[in-house]
Amino acid sequence: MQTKPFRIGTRGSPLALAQAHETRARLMAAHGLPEDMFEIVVLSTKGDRITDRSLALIGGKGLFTEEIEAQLSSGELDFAVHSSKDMPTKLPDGLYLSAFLPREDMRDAFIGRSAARLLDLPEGATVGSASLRRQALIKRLRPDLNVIVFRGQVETRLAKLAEGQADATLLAYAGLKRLGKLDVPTEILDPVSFPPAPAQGAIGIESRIGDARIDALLSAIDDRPTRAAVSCERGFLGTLDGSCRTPIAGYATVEGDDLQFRGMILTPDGSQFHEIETSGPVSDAERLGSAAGQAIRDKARADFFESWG
Ligand SMILES: NCc1[nH]cc(CCC(=O)O)c1CC(=O)O
Repeated sequence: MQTKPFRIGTRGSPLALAQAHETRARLMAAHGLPEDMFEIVVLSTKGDRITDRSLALIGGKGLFTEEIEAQLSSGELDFAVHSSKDMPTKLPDGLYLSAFLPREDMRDAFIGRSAARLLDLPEGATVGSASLRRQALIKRLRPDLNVIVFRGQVETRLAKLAEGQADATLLAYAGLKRLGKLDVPTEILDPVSFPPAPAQGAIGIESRIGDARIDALLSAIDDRPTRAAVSCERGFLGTLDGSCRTPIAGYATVEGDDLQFRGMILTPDGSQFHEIETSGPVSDAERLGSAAGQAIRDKARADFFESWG
C-alpha cells in the first residue's frame, strides 16, 4: 500500500500546471485517492529560461524535458506530465510515454487584431510565431505576410499581440482551452489546409520502463485512441526529422479500429510542400505513420527534401 505521495514532475508555466492538475484530478477520480497522495513538483527547464531565441536555433525539443527526465531516471519523480508535442521522438533510455489523456482539440487557433481570419489579413500584415511549421504554413497560404518570431508562454505572446507587435498570432487551441481562454481565438484553422503539429493537443505522461506500480496507476487514465493517434503522428515525425528544424505537420483521427492520417512537409518559406494521406488499423498506428514519413520523403526527394541536408 502506497503511503508516500506520488511525485509528479512538470514545468511551471500556467499551461504546464493546468495539465499537471488535470492529470492529478483524473488519477484521483480513477483510483479514489485524495489530493495529498500527489505532489506536483515544478521544475524549470532550459526551454523556459531561454526566451529570446528561436528554439530550433538553440537545440530543439529536448530543452523542455532534460531536467525533468534526469529526475525521472534517478527516481526523484514518479512520472512527468508533458505536452506530447514538445517531446522529442527519441526518449532517454529507460523512459517511455506510458499514458495519454483524451486529446483536446488538435487544431491551431488564429488570433487576429486587424482581421478575424488569416485569409482576410491586409496585404503585408505581420504575424508573430516562433514555430517553423506555422511560419511555413502561413507563407504557403499568404506569401505576402511578414512573419516575425514570437516566443514565450501563451500569456506573453498574447501580451505582445495586444501591444501591437503583430497583427495576428497563432496558438494551439488546446492550450487556450486549458487556460480557460475560449474566447481568445478569432478563427479556428482547418486542419486540412493548416495541419497541426504531430501530437498537438495531447497530454502525455512519461515514466520509467518496468515500473509496474506506476504503470498500474497510469493505465487507469490512458486513452487508447489518443495513444494510437499520437503514435502514428510521432512515427511520421520520427521518420522525417526528430528535431524541430523542419516544418512538419500531420494529424491522425481514430474511429473505432480505423485510423486516418494526413501529413505535410514544407520548405521553410512555404513555397514548396508535399502531402500524404493514409489509413489503416489502429493496431498499426506507429508503422502507418513511419511509412507515411518514408513515402512523403520519397515523393519529396526528387525536388526539395535533399537540399535540406
Ligand atoms: N510549444 C509550446 C506548446 N506546447 C504545447 C502547446 C499547446 C498545448 C498542446 O499542444 O497540447 C504549446 C503552445 C502552443 O503551441 O500554442
